[in-house]
Amino acid sequence: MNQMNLDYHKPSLHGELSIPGDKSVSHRAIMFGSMAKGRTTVSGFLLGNDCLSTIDCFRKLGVKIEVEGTNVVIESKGMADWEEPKDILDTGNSGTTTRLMLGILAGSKLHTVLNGDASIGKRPMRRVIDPLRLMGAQINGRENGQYTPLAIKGNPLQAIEYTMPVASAQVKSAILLAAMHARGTTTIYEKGLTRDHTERMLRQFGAEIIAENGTISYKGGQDLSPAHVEVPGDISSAAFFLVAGALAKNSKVILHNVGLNPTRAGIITVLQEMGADIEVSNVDEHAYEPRGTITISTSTLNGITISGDLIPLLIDEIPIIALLATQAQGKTIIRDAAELRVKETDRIAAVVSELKKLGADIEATEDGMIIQGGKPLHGASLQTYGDHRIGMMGAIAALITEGAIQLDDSDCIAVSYPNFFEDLETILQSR
Ligand SMILES: O=C(O)C1=C[C@@H](OP(=O)(O)O)[C@@H](O)[C@H](O)C1
Ligand SMILES: C=C(OP(=O)(O)O)C(=O)O
Repeated sequence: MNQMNLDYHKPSLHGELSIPGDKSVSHRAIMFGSMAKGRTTVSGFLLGNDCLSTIDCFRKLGVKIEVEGTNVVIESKGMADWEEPKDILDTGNSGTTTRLMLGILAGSKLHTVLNGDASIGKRPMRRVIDPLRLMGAQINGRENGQYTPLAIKGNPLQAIEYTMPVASAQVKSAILLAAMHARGTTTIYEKGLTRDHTERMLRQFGAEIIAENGTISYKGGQDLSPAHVEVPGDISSAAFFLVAGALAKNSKVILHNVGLNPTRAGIITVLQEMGADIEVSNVDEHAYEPRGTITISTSTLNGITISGDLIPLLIDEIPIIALLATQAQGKTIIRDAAELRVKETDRIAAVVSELKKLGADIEATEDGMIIQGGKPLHGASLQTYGDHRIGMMGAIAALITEGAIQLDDSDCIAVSYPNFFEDLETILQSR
């Protein structure tokens, strides 16, 4: 537990940052590189604790993974030659690792046990295990497989046709990863468009996948070819500095290497609709994951409604968007976001309780929150609930509060952004 006192005296922010690797893409690069026979190389890898948990799991399966700075080399004999691990696979705090590993391991030849930390132990797993069981997977765990620890007995799988009950890229990805080793063609009907990194990476590793208007089809039994993955910067990490740049006085911040995959870019739409001074430039559309530069300056903002199909495109950004909304003129309504209740913590309850401590006018609803903007915020002692995104929301709030903010535990931030405070220092120092 690392307590922090953040006393910034309302600074202005200036400078440029290169945003560290995307967490979702980094996980998948390790997974696909471990499944493909041969040598896969990754650059721009995120050294966040969640992605390190994924590396640790595959090393326990006998895959050779070398990390040097943000470059990773994976040498795999292919999934058929993975070793049965002697110990549990520890997924740490990572929902993505836990759920996607279930899809991969269900179709392996191995007996494995997955377990994570206390937060993982509360997150729902049946959403993944139900469709995997329909494919023939043998997975057991607490409350009939709802919670970790989960034991997986690898088994031959059958393709399914599946209509998703939730808009979740983790569920979709787990099914696709199982579909790779299933007999026949699996078809998934999405509930709403969700991040498509798995689909893009399947193509990057030489597989064929059809994805059109929320229907995804994948034929089992295709071999993967090893590849080189250049991980773009994580727009979910950039989001904290986008909001910082918009809210801090007399500021201009330039963020390079930001992933601009349209299934992740909802925060840009929100900033534009709220009237932010934001510009997207140098877009590399040809990269398999598009990326570019975002410039943001101090902005006058108006409240908006954020709901429906936009929600999955910015689901992890809602805590920091809530802080943004506290400084907009008028009301911001966030709805259709009940998924926030089953993240690292209940993010609706956590955001509302912590922003209230700073003096914000914010109320929780069942599936979102209502924020009456325009109230100045003051310092307070905040709880992170061990949730990286709540921790970073608190740290960015400290840039605009009258008085200091104390964070009870800043260690959790290393889950997705280990250099967060160094990067913040860079734009503070070049004032
Ligand atoms: O597939 C992924 O990499 C992720 C999907 C999202 O979760 P859900 O699929 O539960 O919405 C997101 O919140 C998480 O941070 C990463
Ligand atoms: C929800 C998140 O991640 P995960 O589901 O992988 O724990 C997140 O990074 O905000």
